[in-house]
Amino acid sequence: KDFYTSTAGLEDLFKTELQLTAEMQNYIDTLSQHIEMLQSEMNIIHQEHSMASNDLEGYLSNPINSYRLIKRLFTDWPTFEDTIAMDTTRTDFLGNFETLKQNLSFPTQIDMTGSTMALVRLQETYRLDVEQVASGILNGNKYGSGMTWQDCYAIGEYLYAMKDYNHTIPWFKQTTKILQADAYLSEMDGFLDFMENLVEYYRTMGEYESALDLLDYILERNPQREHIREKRVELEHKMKTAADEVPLEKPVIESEYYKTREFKQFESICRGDYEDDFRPEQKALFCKYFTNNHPYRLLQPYKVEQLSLDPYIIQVYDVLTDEEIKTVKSIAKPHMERSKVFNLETDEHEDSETRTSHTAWMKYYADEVFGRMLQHVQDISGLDYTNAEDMQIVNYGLGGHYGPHFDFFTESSWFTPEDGNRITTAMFYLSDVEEGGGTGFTFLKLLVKPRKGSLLFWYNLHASGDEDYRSNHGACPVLKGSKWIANIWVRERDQFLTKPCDLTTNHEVSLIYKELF
Ligand SMILES: O=C(O)CCC(=O)C(=O)O
Ligand SMILES: [Fe+2]
Repeated sequence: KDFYTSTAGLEDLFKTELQLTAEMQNYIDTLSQHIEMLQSEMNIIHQEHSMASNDLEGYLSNPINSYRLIKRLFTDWPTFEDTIAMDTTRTDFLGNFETLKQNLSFPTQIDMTGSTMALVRLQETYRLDVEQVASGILNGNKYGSGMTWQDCYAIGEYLYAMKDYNHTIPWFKQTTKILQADAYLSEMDGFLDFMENLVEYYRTMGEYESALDLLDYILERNPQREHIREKRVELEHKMKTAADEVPLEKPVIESEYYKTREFKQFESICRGDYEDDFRPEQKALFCKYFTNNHPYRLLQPYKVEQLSLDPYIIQVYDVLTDEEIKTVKSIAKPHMERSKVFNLETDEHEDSETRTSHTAWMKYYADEVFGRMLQHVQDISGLDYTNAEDMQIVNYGLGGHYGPHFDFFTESSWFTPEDGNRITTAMFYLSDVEEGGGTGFTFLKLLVKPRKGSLLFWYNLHASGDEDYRSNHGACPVLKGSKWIANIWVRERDQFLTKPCDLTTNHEVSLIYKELF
């Protein structure tokens, strides 16, 4: 099990740390008592010594004093030493920790790697400034405490190992910055050696200017380091010749992940780059109260906002109450597992960094609230949801996201002709998200904001039943907050009465998007 991909998982880890700190506090308290006791013993001896130091001979001429000196050395000191040697507190507490740990959750290397990638993803998608992130600031708001130099260095090292040099450099720079600003740390023995080590990294990455700056800094701090002077000359030479020969080219390798045009377009939508753009078709869009001719909706019509007419996308507000959402989450929580993505090459469902979240599939009879949700979707869409797929509940954790994709199956072998493909997606937002975490439609330049209790509904297929490639969409990384959604998919074939397919093929409009990538 991994923890970083869901907020529920992270809560487990938080509990772990709570228990560990409680036990550690016990240990510290016991140690403090122990130390206090030793200190008071020592204080008594110190007092004795200061009395003696005025007139040692006189002091020792007092038989009581000499007796006590002997007694101290003969019996007290061995006792002091014994307490150190036995230090039962230590072994006891190590044992306690062992027992505690057996029942607690601990993150693994997967969590470490995944959470680093999540941070980098946030940094990339939202163009965050490393210095701000490191000081605990997200989009101009300060959340909690900042990162230590070790945190920044660990991220840098990890990215370096991935050869993602573009992202490595700012984290290393931040590491240096924190260290240099810390009077205590920058006076430590290994400090300049550590800086030298960073110089080597910079050189390898072709980040010569930073390497040079750092060498100067080291020399300023310690002019005695002859080899640094040599290194500096060597580096300057290298920079010159490199500049003379070919334009200085950094061996920067962009990681696979960020490469595709689709992804770049998606990220730009997540950042809100198009939010102020006016889409011409917006003129035709409405907000309306909608009953779909259901008698019991006359009193409480749905609040529908049209987001796009072709393809058809609407957001319906206040469909679920907070109480209902609470029920859904609590029932789904124990069933949540890492979300999978189908890998064409291995023919298997696998964990993937393009989809970091936890998922549970729920039956509609699991609770009446699930049935009600299905009924809402049916009433709003007018489609037949009798054979809908099980409901999928999703929770996104740290930087959680789902890269751009289609909800319809792109291979006809993945669904039976009796079922048909996924004609629509009905997605309930089960939470607000403080920052980020929108649903982005890659080609429509549309970013939908999660609103707790609302339903986002759209068509994945043309009226002809052909795939509508304009429906490409994804979940933007959650920058702050926790995101929960519930998906209901229904297939094409059940709709032959409610929505018979259009015999005219009209999928040409969307085919261009298929060829784009
Ligand atoms: O979470 C979102 O906003 C989108 C999720 C999604 O596209 C999916 O689960 O298929
Ligand atoms: Fe989707």
